[in-house]
Amino acid sequence: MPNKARPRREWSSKSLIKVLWIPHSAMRPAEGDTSDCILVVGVSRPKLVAAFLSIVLVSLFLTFHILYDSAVYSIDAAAVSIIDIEDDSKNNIEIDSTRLRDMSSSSSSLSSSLLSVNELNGFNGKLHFSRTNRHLPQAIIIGVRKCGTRALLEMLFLHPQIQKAAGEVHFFDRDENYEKGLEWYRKKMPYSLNGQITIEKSPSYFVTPEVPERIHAMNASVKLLLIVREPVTRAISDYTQLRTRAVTPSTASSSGMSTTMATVTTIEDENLQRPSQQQQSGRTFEELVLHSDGTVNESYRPITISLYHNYMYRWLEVFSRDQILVVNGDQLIEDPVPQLKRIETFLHLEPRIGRHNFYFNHTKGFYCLRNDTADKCLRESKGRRHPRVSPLVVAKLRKFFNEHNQRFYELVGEDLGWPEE
Ligand SMILES: Nc1ncnc2c1ncn2[C@@H]1O[C@H](COP(=O)(O)OS(=O)(=O)O)[C@@H](OP(=O)(O)O)[C@H]1O
Repeated sequence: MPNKARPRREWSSKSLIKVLWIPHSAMRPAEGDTSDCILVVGVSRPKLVAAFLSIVLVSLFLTFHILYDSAVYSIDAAAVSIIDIEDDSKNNIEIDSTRLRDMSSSSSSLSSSLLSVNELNGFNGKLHFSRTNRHLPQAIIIGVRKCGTRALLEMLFLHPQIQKAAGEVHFFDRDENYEKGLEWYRKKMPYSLNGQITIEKSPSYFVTPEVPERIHAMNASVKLLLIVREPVTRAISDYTQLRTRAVTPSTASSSGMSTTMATVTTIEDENLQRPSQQQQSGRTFEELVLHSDGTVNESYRPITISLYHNYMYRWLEVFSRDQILVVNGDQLIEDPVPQLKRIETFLHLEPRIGRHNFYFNHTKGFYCLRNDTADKCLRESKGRRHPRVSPLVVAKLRKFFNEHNQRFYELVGEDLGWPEE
């Protein structure tokens, strides 16, 4: 190294690395034999200043970003807390921490967007979310009314990758809601994490003519769940609800869940329907379903809705068959797990729901739900005692429905095995 390099100042002469200020003019490459040279890395003072400033700027940017992110998440969390409180007043819960904890420990595909367990535990019932948002539903329970739509939704909600909308949204079947646009609909959805599936249920979608096209316009690849029940039992269930409604003033409580974990009651708008004049007059099921000449009264709503094929063909004109899963509502009552396993496969969910999630409640006569923290049963308005219906009328109705059921089986390509008389 040429000794023209005169040091102006030495900062750390005792350390391994020496910092010397050398005039730029003294710097020149070594020539010839370089065996006794030392390596000198020269950085000009302006470059040093530029490097220093860059480091300061990057640090400032990162600090700002972290602060901004935590501020946004806190606002999100506050919003969700407010929503939870509002929904609680309607007795609904959108997200619970157990569900988030479950998810964070289970699904690798979700882990990137999840908050840590510690973050969750750090709150006394208040949730802080990382990367949650409201999404349009990727799956919809489209009906049928009184076939177990609520039970199905609550059971699916046991799955950590499912989020459910509170109540019934009635976006596609009510013009006044549909006119409010998709953004209104999206805001009715719960907060969900990336990788979770949002589901809503509105049983009247199935019977409303405009709905298939409207849902298709929102998402042509949406998955649809149609839960059906033996048509005569469904008609009796419908009648029972309308009759209960007729004798109970409009303040009557609704359906949902009775639970030790949290109240998950939702007002099923269907329950708030004004019963028809016919119904209010307190006539029996037999009187309502049969004309005086003994023929079946097809225009009596509980009968009309049980004619599934009359609605199903419209859905199949718009959606491909493999987008619609027909769930057997009678089997969901008898033994929910096999039906739920079919749905997990249909929705490409990890198999998570099992027998451990249910226990049979002998008082209620139905399965109730169980998760890590609590047990919960559907409310009294689900699983009502049906009136005794004359076996002759039941047999007559079954015979009447037989032909219609065959048409439904043909449309869906499945035989649901409903009794023929
Ligand atoms: N586990 C469990 N607990 C209680 N009830 C259960 C359950 N699984 C299915 N069901 C059946 O759900 C029927 C109500 O159906 P929906 O929820 O679709 O009714 S509604 O259209 O939303 O009003 C309801 O009909 P009814 O028995 O006539 O009350 C139940 O039979």
